[in-house]
Amino acid sequence: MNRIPVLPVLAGLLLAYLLVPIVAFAVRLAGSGGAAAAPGVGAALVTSLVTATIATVVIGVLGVPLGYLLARRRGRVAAALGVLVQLPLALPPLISGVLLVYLVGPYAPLGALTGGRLTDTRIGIVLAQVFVAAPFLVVAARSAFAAVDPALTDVAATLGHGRLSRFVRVALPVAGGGIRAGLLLAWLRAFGEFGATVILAYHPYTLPVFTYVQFGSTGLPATVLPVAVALLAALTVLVAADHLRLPRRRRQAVLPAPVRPNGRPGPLIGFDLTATVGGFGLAVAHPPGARTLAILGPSGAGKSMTLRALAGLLPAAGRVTLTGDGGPERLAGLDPEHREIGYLPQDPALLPQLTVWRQVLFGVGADPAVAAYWLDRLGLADLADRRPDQLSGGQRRRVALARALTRRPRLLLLDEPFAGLDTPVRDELRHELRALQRDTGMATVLVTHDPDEAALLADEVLLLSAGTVRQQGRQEEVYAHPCDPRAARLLGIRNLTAGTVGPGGVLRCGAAAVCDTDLPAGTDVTWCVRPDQITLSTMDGAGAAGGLAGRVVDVVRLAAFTETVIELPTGDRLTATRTGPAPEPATPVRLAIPPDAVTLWPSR
Ligand SMILES: Nc1ncnc2c1ncn2[C@@H]1O[C@H](COP(=O)(O)OP(=O)(O)OP(=O)(O)O)[C@@H](O)[C@H]1O
Repeated sequence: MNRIPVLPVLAGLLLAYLLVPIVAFAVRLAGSGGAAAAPGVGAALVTSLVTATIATVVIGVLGVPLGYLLARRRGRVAAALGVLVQLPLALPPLISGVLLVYLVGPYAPLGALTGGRLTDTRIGIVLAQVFVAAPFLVVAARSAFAAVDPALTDVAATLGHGRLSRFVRVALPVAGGGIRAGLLLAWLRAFGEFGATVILAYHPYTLPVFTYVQFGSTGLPATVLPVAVALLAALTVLVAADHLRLPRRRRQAVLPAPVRPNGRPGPLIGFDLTATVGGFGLAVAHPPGARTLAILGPSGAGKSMTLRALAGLLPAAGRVTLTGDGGPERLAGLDPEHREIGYLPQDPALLPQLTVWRQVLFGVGADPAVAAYWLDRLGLADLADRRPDQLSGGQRRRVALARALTRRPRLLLLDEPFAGLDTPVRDELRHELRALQRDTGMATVLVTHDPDEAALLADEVLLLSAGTVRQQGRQEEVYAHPCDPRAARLLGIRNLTAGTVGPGGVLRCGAAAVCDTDLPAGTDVTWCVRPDQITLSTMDGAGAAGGLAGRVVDVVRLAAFTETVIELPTGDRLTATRTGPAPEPATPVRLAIPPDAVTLWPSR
């Protein structure tokens, strides 16, 4: 059985309904050998073209900011205004005209004040058109602005752009397509407006009013010419709007000679912040101690929120203190554009319409010679003329890094900068960043899920859990002495095993003693031992006596070493790493664990 192509049929039906009357009219017009003369049609056309264009300019100038604010504001008032602004769409235009008469009619205060010039004039026509057509632009602009990634404006703020500049240079270009569509709709609606106009400004005739008058006085034949003129004008505008695009400048970037920015060692980072977002409370404090800090924590712990609060992108109480050569400086209350803090969100947030070269120059006061230096240093000089959609993920992140560095921030905030990249690119970028930290003394706060990344890129570590600090301090201290099993898990420490202290304070695993403790018998504990501290021996080999008995359940041969997973008689599993050959799966083995390599935490 032949399937009916449902979608084309449905689409075709509507298309036919929309086009058939127009085509039928054109055929009839051609068959009748032309239209009867209609004196005054030219003046009516001019009136419609001029007033619709003025109305569209007014709607654009006022409606684009309104759409922007409605898209960005949250809360009931904004939601209510968003609904109310669409009301003129729902009203019959005649009623809109009556409402306008109450406002600007000759006997209304505004009308009287202007000597009745707001009705039965071109101004009156424009007023009617604006009222009826504005919602088309506002609704389109609001949806276009709502679709702009907030990370773009956030990053622009940290690059020194104030509110107006963020609107003009970020939101407007990104939402440009939707706004253009809204303006076109508004123009067409204004050009075709009849109901409100006929009430508010019957004279001078617009094309719709002229057509109505012709129809009323002489009947259908006298409407042929105005209808033909209206169709032609609307079609011309539609075609022109479809083809008219502002020419894109395609000049190749000419990079100046790179100049290495003068290194200035970054400040020590300290903060004490509290914030609440949507019921989630953040209370995080860190004393100034180092230039590089890594924030680790489970998903939803508040890591990104902490970075945003540091950048000034989130209303937060408390203080941020950067302690440089000139002593401590408090940033609380400063807008993000004045903090000189670079911010790389999880998404690189590149502006889609700008080439790589324009991206790195986007920061306020960006020095082209310094921008050229970072492009060169980060291996991007050959990509200067590409747009973001022509770059790989790793290249996009490099561009975001070069853009932030070109402004010479005092502190760079990086939110999982290498997530989602493949291992070689991630390793390359991590080492690039480490080299930058070393070469420039740059201060960084890095959010990561990866304990190895934190160890590589930070002198201090802060473990965050449910919006509060679980543990913090020098990286080697925290890694060596996690405060509890959850902290240990966050640090990627393996072999966490539950146990109970036996008589004499001895921690046992099954029958075998693991270590002595000074805890009372019966205390439940979690203990762990680093995989590289476990020595394995086969049951029949040397050193087979003593230790814990177990059975190999898996052997993972990695490039540098082998991981052997051993199951103990208790059902617990431990992983041991070694560089030499490893026993095969199912082999019975013994594990020697040095007592002083055991860390344990009594259960609370
Ligand atoms: N705009 C918001 N409205 C309501 N809740 C929010 C908002 N932004 C974040 N949250 C909540 O705040 C908490 C902290 O979010 P945050 O993005 O800081 O987590 P995170 O630690 O960075 O997590 P991940 O590692 O998954 O990125 C989460 O529970 C999140 O759901």
